[in-house]
Amino acid sequence: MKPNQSDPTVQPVPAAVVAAVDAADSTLSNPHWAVLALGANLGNRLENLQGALDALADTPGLRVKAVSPVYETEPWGVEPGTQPSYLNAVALVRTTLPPSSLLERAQAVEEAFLRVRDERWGARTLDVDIIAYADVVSDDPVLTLPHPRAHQRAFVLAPWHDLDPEAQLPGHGAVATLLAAVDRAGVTPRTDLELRLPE
Ligand SMILES: Nc1ncnc2c1ncn2[C@@H]1O[C@H](COP(=O)(O)OP(=O)(O)OP(=O)(O)O)[C@@H](O)[C@H]1O
Ligand SMILES: Nc1nc2c(c(=O)[nH]1)N=C(CO)CN2
Repeated sequence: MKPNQSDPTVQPVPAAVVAAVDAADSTLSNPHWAVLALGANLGNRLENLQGALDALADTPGLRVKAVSPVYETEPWGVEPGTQPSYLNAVALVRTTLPPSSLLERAQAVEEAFLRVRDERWGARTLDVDIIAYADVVSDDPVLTLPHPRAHQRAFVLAPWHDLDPEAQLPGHGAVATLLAAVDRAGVTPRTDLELRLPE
């Protein structure tokens, strides 16, 4: 049964009104930049990173605009020698998704790669972190923006700097300056590996 047939007071909304409301909705018409960090240290690491990019690019309202070189990196935050090394990269995306939906999508992509969450900084098939979303600053623990440890991490700053030497991390300043201040030991370009920008 069509609702308008049973209730004559409910009028169909004219297409022009729908268009006007959509045009006023900045989430539909106003995409934002976001910076995503990708990491993997289990399984076929390069395939996992490429799969993540492809899955992100399949998301309505999200375009992957640029992908960094790939780095081989020593695990950060754990005892040396206790985990395999990571492949890391950074992607720049344009999205109409709000930050919370972008996080949901990033986590769904992680799950699709059978990411197991057991210990903090544990080894993983795939990690997708939101490093920055436009100039949003938030200390919400569910989604902290910028990512609370990005400014300390050469495995994020080095590939991001390759992609955009002028980049700024909101609240922390130039990525170039931050990169100069962190220890880059154990963060090595893998010029033999490449990630494809999804079509
Ligand atoms: N900017 C962010 N990007 C991704 N997750 C975030 C962010 N800020 C807060 N979180 C929260 O952190 C939780 C743990 O994320 P995750 O398991 O990926 O951490 P981790 O990768 O092991 O460590 P780290 O946060 O140091 O990178 C997520 O469930 C998410 O709610
Ligand atoms: N080298 C490296 N170390 C890490 C990484 C990562 O992506 N690369 N991710 C972590 C949790 O996000 C913890 N440690």
